Amino acid sequence: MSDDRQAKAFPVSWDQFHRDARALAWRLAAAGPFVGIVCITRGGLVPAAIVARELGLRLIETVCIASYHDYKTQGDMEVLKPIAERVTGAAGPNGQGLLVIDDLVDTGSTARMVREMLPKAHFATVYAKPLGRVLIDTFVTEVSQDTWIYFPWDMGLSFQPPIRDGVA
Ligand SMILES: O=P(O)(O)OC[C@H]1O[C@H](OP(=O)(O)OP(=O)(O)O)[C@H](O)[C@@H]1O
Ligand SMILES: Nc1nc2[nH]cnc2c(=O)[nH]1
Ligand SMILES: [Mg+2]
Repeated sequence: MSDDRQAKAFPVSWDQFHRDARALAWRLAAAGPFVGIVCITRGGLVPAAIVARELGLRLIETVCIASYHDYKTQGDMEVLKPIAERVTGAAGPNGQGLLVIDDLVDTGSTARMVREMLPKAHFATVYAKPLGRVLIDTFVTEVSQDTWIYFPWDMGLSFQPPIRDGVA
C-alpha cells in the first residue's frame, strides 16, 4: 500500500503487540504441535520470540527476505538467506510440522514466496490485510488494505503540541 491519501495509520505499542502476539500463541497452541519455528526476518523475529516462549519451542530458524526497500514501496523480493536443511530435515515432507511466523501479511508476496519453500508448514501472522490473508492459516487481527501498521520498533515517543494550539 503506497497511497498516502488513503492510508489509515494503525500504531501498535509494545504492550499491544505483546498482547496480540500472546493471543496468536493461544491460537497456535491449539493448532500444533510444531517441531520448530521459521521466522521471516526481520518483522517475524519479535512475534517468533514471544510465540516460542509461550509454546516452549527452541528450534528457531530464519528465512531472510527483503522487499520493502523504501518505506511503503515494495520492490523486488530478495532471499538473503534460505532455510537451513538441518531445520527442514527435522520436519516432515514439505515443511510439515514447521510454524512460519511473520508480523503481518499485506499483499501476500512474502508469504507466497515462503509457501513455495514450505508448502505444508503452518503460516501465522499477528496482523493480516485482505489481499494476503488467504495465505495465512492463523492470524489475530485483520486491518483494511489501506491501513499502514506502525510497529513499536519503528516508533519513539515524541512531543505532541496541545490540541488548542492547532485550533484556528
Ligand atoms: O505481504 P507483503 O506485501 O509481502 O508484505 C508483508 C511483509 O512486509 C514487511 O516486511 P519487509 O519486507 O518490509 O521487511 P522487514 O520485515 O525486514 O521490515 C512485513 O514484515 C512482511 O514480511
Ligand atoms: N510496518 C509495516 N510494514 C509493512 N509492509 C507491508 N505492509 C506493511 C505495514 O502495514 N506496516
Ligand atoms: Mg518482513
